[in-house]
Amino acid sequence: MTDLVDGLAGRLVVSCQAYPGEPMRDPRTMSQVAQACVAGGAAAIRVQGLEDIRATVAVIDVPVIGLWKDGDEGVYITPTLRHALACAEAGAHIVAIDATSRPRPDGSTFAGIVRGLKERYPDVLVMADCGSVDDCVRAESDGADIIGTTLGGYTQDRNKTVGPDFEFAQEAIQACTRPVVVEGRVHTLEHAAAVMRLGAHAVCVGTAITHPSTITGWFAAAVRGS
Ligand SMILES: CC(=O)N[C@H](C=O)[C@@H](O)[C@H](O)[C@H](O)COP(=O)(O)O
Repeated sequence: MTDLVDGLAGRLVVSCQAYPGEPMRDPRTMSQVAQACVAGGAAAIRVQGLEDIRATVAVIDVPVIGLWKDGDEGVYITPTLRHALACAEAGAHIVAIDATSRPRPDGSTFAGIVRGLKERYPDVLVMADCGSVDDCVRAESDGADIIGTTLGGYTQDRNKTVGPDFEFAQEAIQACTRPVVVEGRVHTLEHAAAVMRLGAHAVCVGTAITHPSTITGWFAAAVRGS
């Protein structure tokens, strides 16, 4: 399984997610987007929801990072062991889990979820979705295989930067011995290259590749001259 992490070194991960009520929120559609991203060179695909995980695992031959978003505030990315086990059961090779110390709906902890998941699925890896350097350091000692900067700017710990939080990325990379995947508001080719130069293991891009409404909005605003 270390091979799986090694295989992401210096590579692009693409997050394929459509949000509630959006036209592309359909597992088949997301799996097709994932296929297109793999054809373009994505080394792994990150997908949300059990149906999307199943549909995507069935059609691509690169690792799938699965998560289950439940709700939209507090801890909502794979918040409990039940959610994590379901992602693994659906076929995720890596399960992404909120690794903040915020309270979880069932009172559990990140460490407990990692332990429970690895007991049942020893080959499944854990990506720790972190919002601060403290989260990253704690997640490592709690057994995370990959550290993600996913939640930087989405918790109380850090302001939301325009574009990636380079400072967080740099500090996380310095503080961690596990591989750090920089994720969150990587919107341009320059952003992606810059985070790799900081020493990221890989970069994960979502919106700028797979969310056409947002990308269209960027262009529409540019065309309007705003
Ligand atoms: C904070 C949160 O819930 N992030 C989610 C995590 O799975 C997704 O909504 C993001 O799209 C993903 O992290 C990729 O980031 P970006 O779309 O900025 O490239």
